Amino acid sequence: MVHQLEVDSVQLQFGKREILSDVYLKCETGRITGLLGRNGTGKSSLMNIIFGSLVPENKSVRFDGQSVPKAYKHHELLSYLPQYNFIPAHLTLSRVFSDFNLEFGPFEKYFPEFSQKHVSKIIQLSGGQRRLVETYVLIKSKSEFVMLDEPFSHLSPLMIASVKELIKEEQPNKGFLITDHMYREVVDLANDLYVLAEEQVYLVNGIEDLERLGYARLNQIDKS
Ligand SMILES: Nc1ncnc2c1ncn2[C@@H]1O[C@H](COP(=O)(O)OP(=O)(O)OP(=O)(O)O)[C@@H](O)[C@H]1O
Repeated sequence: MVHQLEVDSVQLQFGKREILSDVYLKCETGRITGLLGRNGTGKSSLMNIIFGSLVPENKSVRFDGQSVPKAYKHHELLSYLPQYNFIPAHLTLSRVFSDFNLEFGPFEKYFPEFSQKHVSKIIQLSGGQRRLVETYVLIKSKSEFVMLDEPFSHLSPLMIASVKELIKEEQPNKGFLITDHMYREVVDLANDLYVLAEEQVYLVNGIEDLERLGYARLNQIDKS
C-alpha cells in the first residue's frame, strides 16, 4: 500500500518577513522527493514545520489524510535528519545502533573504515564520519517517511555514492524528502522534484526549470 505525506496551507513569517506562503508539497512511499532552493528560502523551516518542531501561523500536515501536527512524536511515521549534529557526542557507536534498533555488522560491512569502531564515541569521529552515522541510522530507521536535510554536504564522493545506494535500497519501503545544495545528487535520485522560490513551492517538470526558477545556472552537460 502506498502511503502519503502531504503538507499544505503553510504560512510562515519571522517578524515582518514572509518566508513561506501557501506552500503545498506531497511525498509518497516508494518515491524520492527532492526539495531545492537558494540559501534562506525556507527549506529547513519547511522540514521543521512538517516535523512539528516549528509552529507557523498556519499549516496542515497529513499522513494518509489524517492531520498529524506533532509528527516528531510518531517515529513510526517520520524521521528527520536536521542540518546540525543531533546524536550526543559522548555516546558510543554500539549504543547509537542499539538505540536505533540496528545492527552494527551491516554498517561495518558497507563502510569498512568503521571496522572495529563500535566502541568509539561519536566525538572521536571526523565531521564527515559523524554525519555519515547520523544519516545511516535515519535512512535505515523504521519510519514510513524520512526527511534528510543536507545529507551529502559533508561527505566525500565515495561516501555520497554509498549513501545514494542506501537510499535507493530503502526506497521500496519508505518515502524520502531530501534537500541538499549538491543538487545534481538530488536530481539524480529524485522521482519528484520541487523548488522553493519566492515563498512558494514549484513542481519541477524538467531540469531547465532549475534555471528558470533562479536556482542554478546549468551547463551543456546538465541539459544533455
Ligand atoms: N528562528 C528564526 N528567527 C528569525 N529568522 C529565521 C529563524 N529561522 C530561520 N530564519 C530565517 O528564515 C529564512 C529561511 O531559513 P531556512 O533555514 O529555513 O532556509 P534554508 O532554505 O534551509 O537555507 P539554507 O539552504 O541556507 O540552509 C532565512 O532567511 C533565515 O534567516
